[in-house]
Amino acid sequence: MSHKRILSIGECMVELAASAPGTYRQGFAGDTFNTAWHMRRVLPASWEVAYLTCIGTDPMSDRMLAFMAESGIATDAVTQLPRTTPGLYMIDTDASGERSFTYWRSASAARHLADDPDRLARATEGADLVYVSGITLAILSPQARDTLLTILAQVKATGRHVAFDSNIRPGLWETPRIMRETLMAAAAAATIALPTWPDETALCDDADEEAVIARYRGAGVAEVVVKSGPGPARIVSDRGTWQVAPEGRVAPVDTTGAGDSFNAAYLAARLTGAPEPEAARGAHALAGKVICERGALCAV
Ligand SMILES: O=C(O)C(=O)C[C@H](O)[C@H](O)CO
Repeated sequence: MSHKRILSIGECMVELAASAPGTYRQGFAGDTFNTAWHMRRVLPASWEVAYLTCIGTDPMSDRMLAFMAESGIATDAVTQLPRTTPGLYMIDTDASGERSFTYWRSASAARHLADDPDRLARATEGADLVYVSGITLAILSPQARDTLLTILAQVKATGRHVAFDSNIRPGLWETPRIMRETLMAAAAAATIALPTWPDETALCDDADEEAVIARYRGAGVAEVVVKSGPGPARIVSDRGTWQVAPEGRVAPVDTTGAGDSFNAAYLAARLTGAPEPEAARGAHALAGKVICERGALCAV
């Protein structure tokens, strides 16, 4: 199997996941990082999985960088910026395992990840697939958003993949209109979109999953996968239409990272030649394991 490079772009934060009342386990996580981390674990070793972000030069940033490298993720596109620190988020879960987040990320180093167009262009040059999320775009300045969107469009125009999860976080955006316009501009630059129902209703008044698919396909996305928690994933590509339900039901302890790990397994399977429904079955299986553990990553 030939060597390929995957480049995921976004923010990795310090994660605090509640393990008992008042006790938190510290890890490192962030949606695009979670996908890269899980992809690294499921892809052949000959494939490179790289992460592009900015972190600080503080001890926590050093530990984050070491964690990435120990996990087998290529860190050549991680820049350490003096006088900045990483973002932090805390996970709380309810009795059904549904998670909620509190963030301290408004001045995180990652907000500068797309400030330098040359750096972005160099890092994406050799990538067979570039992965970004709505969170990646939400944390950037308007100018940096344009830089990133231009580069994603170039990746698509040169016949390579851009995978995009809108991962909607209304609180990170200036206005609902800016959120909608930016996310649909990212969709137009994508070859594979992995949105989540019903989260998409915060973006557009889509009546159902079919409407979400139609909107992304209308924006020019060839392969659209709509995740729906424990419900069936709906997939439409130029090869067909499928609905794939998870096999069996699990009782989640923490739903953090379900969508990110689904994306990782789905993309890894598709890139290594699996057809869409098989990729979705593997994706459900990995997400099902992740939600049985606390935190976004699950070393299974
Ligand atoms: O919400 C975010 O910005 C995060 O990246 C935190 C979590 O790791 C992520 O949302 C899980 O999908």
